[in-house]
Amino acid sequence: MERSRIHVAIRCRPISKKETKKSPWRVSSDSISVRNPSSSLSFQFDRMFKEDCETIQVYEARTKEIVAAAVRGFNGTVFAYGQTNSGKTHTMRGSPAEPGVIPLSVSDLFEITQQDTSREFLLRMSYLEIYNEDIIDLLAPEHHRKLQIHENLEKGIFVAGLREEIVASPRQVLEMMEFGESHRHIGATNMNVHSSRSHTIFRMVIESSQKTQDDDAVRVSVLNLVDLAGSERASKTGAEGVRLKEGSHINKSLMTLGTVIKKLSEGVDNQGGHIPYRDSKLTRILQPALGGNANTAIICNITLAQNHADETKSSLKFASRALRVTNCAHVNEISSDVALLKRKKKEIEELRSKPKTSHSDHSDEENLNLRNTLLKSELERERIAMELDEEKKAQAQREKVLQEQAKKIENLSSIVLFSNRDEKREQEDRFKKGKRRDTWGTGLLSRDSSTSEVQSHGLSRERFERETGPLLPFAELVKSERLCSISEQDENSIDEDSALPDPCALVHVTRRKKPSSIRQKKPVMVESESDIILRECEHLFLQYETEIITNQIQIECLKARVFGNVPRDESSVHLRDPEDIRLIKQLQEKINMLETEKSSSKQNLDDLVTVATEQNTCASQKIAEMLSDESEKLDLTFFNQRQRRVLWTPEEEEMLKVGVETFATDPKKNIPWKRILKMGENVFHQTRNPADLKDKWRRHNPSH
Ligand SMILES: Nc1ncnc2c1ncn2[C@@H]1O[C@H](COP(=O)(O)OP(=O)(O)OP(=O)(O)O)[C@@H](O)[C@H]1O
Repeated sequence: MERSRIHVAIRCRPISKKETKKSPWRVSSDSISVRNPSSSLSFQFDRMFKEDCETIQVYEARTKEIVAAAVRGFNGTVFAYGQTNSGKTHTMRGSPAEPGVIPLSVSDLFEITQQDTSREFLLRMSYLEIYNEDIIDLLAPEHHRKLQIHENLEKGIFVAGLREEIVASPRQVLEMMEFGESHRHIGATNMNVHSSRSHTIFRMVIESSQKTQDDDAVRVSVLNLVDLAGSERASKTGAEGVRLKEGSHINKSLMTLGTVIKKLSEGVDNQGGHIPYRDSKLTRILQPALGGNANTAIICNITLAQNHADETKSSLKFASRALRVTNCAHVNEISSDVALLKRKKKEIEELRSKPKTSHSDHSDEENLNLRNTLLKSELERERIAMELDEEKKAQAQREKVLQEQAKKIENLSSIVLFSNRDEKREQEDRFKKGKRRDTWGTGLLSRDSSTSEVQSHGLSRERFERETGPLLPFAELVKSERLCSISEQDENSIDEDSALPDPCALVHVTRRKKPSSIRQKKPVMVESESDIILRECEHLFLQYETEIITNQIQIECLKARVFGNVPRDESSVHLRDPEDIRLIKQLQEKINMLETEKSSSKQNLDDLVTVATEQNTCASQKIAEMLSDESEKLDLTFFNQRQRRVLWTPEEEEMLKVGVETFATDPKKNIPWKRILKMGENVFHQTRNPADLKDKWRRHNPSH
């Protein structure tokens, strides 16, 4: 294990003679300070590269060593840091006239591996960019998908589904890199016409194993060459709209990088062991390079121009903190099957053992293509497995929500029943007290009455529709914005229902089923029926939902079975497992059928609710009409009786006795209640009080 400090070099980009004259900075071989004698601002680094230096010098200062160590099995990371237009891309990528750190590293990498005859090597490359905090595969732009970072014991931190290309020559790498470059996000700002709008990570994975010995340990190391986007000030770059958004993402992730470096420079122990690597994709991917298992070098690009003195100062502060960060690099040797080289060794050996023909070059190319195809199919399989895994997790989550909903429905059902019982009791109490009589009438009632009911009960149409409207799924019920805007009166009713499992959901459900103002006048029977229908429908929907979920789970299981552990792409699956595919299709059709049934049931329920509401409305009106008719009629009867006689006949007295008793107990006993009622009503109209009514009756029946 090698304990080493992050190597930090500063590279100054060329500026005009006029700017040089005005520059506030003085530069020596390894330090930079402010010219002003009164200022003590001075920084010391591993190396300082003046404006006239060449990239090869910067490369040889440290990166060359890191590349050589990567071949020996040590991870390595080199990144260019600095404000926009300071020369990062020029340093890392360079130009045909002056190749950058990346082409120089690639060239060295192949040269060193070819010189080492004792080991065999397998090199692969990948190229990604982090644009607005999304990871994009520059070698597979056609996928248009955002990649995710994962971590496991075997592979450590890795970007799942990132295309890796096995490469056999520097030319091949540079071609692939050019391809990736053409998809990179670059835009013009006031400071740089070709400004990088994303961080790019060029990665080489180097696997090697001993050629001769039986030692099957494989060394796997990673070399990251990173071209960061530059920190920028919107006032200077003139960034607006998309550029501004990009700029803010760039600055945010660079700030996280700065924080990580600062915390590491202060010591991990001082941070309670917590370093915020996860705060940005950049720091998460570069985590091993920052205080971990890697040799790391930072090339900090600056400009000595006076008008950028503040930005330069801030870059120098970052670089000087990085100087205090130490890493622990060690050779990465593994004996598990994770190493591609190990898994492919047999295949490579087979290909090698083939007799060399005159077309040896051609067979080498074929060999490489074969390996690449295998690698691609493995990566694709890995990606699909990961996606399935995520889908399974989401499925489990959905199931959990469904179970919670089922519980809620159950609770609600029991509460609705309970509330019905309460209501019946209330009605009976009211009846006992004789405040009013409840009668209910059935029959065909006009649908048009709904409008008048809505108006007569002072309900707005919107609220009426909400309360009597179609059944919403529970997730929507709970989240429904409309619930959040319930009136104060509604809030009170929520309080009343606070003992329920989910007050919001309950308020909605109870309201939808039973509009409060209608409920007061609604006969018990009608209301209970509609409640039962609603409950049954809710249960029916739940059953449908559960069946759909079960089917989906079955599909997932089948998919997992189909893709299995053997690497193969989907097209081969179609060919090999038509039975499974047919089953999946059948299940899919069943799901569609259930969905259709569900929506038609929903429609039926809506219709039922509408009809029930209309019936309630009409029943209320009928009751009101009957009451007024009857009272008029009774008044007349009373008048006639007063005219004809003053005292009750014994028969009438007996009936009155029975009638009053009935009045005080159960209005629905099977007795000639119309007659009793007439007499009872007459007394009632005289006294307007049931207690008085009883007194009066007692006066007529002193023996009782
Ligand atoms: N050392 C150098 N020698 C010659 N030209 C340079 C040097 N450094 C930078 N330049 C030139 O300056 C311009 C800006 O450089 P470059 O694009 O590399 O900056 P950058 O830091 O990558 O900017 P951004 O962060 O906006 O992408 C380019 O035209 C580049 O050729």
